[in-house]
Amino acid sequence: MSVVRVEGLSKEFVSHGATTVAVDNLDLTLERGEFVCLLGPSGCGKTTTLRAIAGLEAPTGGTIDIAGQIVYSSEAGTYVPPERRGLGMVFQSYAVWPHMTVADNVGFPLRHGIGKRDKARHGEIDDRVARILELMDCAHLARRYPSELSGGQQQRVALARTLVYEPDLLLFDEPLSNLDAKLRERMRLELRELQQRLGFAALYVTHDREEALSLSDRILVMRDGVVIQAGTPEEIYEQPTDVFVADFIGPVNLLPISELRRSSGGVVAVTGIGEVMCADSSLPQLGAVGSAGETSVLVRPGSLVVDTHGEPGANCWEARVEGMTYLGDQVIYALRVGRVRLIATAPTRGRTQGERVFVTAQPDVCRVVAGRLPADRSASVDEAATFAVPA
Ligand SMILES: Nc1ncnc2c1ncn2[C@@H]1O[C@H](COP(=O)(O)OP(=O)(O)OP(=O)(O)O)[C@@H](O)[C@H]1O
Repeated sequence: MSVVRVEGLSKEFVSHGATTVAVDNLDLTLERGEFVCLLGPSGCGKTTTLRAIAGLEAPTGGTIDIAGQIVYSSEAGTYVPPERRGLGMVFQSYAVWPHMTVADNVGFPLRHGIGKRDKARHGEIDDRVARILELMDCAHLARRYPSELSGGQQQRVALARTLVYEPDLLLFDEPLSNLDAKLRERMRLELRELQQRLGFAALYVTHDREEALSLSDRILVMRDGVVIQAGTPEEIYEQPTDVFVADFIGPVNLLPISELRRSSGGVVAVTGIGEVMCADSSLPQLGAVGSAGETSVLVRPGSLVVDTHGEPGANCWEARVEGMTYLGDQVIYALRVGRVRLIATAPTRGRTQGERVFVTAQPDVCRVVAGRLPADRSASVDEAATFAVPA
């Protein structure tokens, strides 16, 4: 049985006479012990979906089932309040109570019977609070007040306060976004470890692709209130079905295609840098080959090989190094192939500014995807390729 089953969820907001469709007939499931991220740009409906599952937002249609119990149904008029849905929620703002010590904050749900369990007995509360603080590496902070804690420690306390009543389902709304980059990375690892150890199911809202890639068993990419692609991190990164997902999930070169034709072992796409041989595996979602239509070739910057030797043709192009950015563990090269700019990454700084090089892409790293990015996302109007450089 799924921990969460959402069918046909819709939410419209009406404000100042205008209607916004925040969630549009959305389906999702979350299995026991699974970590699923809702990933998408600002305003795509992630938080509204999460809040509707939590019971904090009244949907306009659909059904929500949590652990086999219908907690919302527009048809049957069912609505179960948040505190009776047996779930925990962790927000971006830590929302720990400033007038209570860490131990009192964490014990609060047990004293008040929050979650699916009845109120805990007195002696039991202290034991469980001590245990969870130990687990979260916060035992030494038990007597402190939130004002005496760092941001990361406050977020740990907020998480401990939710975990203390052992929910089977935890909802997270960008819980790490107030932390600095280093701490965020550490907390990410800790959270995933904790989730795997305790076995709760997690639905996690983020617009941070790295967070989604590193935390998830499955990622649901959202746009305009709908899920446009669902899959494992590898599937989303390596086999995006359209340019929006490809661009959102990572740095990318996208070359608009003017002509597509079959060849042995794949398809040949004619683009601004010339012919690109693409692996056959990229074909199924495209339908009939023949009309290039609104399609692009996708090549990740890390899949391009930059060398001083090469033989133009067969997925090898002569290029000039236009710029480079040193990032410590990698170098980003901006390469010019005719009127097109490509981005390539390499582990070390081997090339120099202005150098003539050869850039190669094996057919199996070139995919044909649906769509084109808008012209204003191009490096400049006369360039065929669009690209995104890692933040
Ligand atoms: N209370 C509200 N009244 C009117 N419109 C709202 C309300 N809450 C959300 N919206 C609109 O619904 C859409 C979805 O909002 P939502 O907060 O779910 O997006 P999101 O993907 O979580 O964005 P973010 O990453 O910025 O938090 C947006 O267009 C937003 O402006």
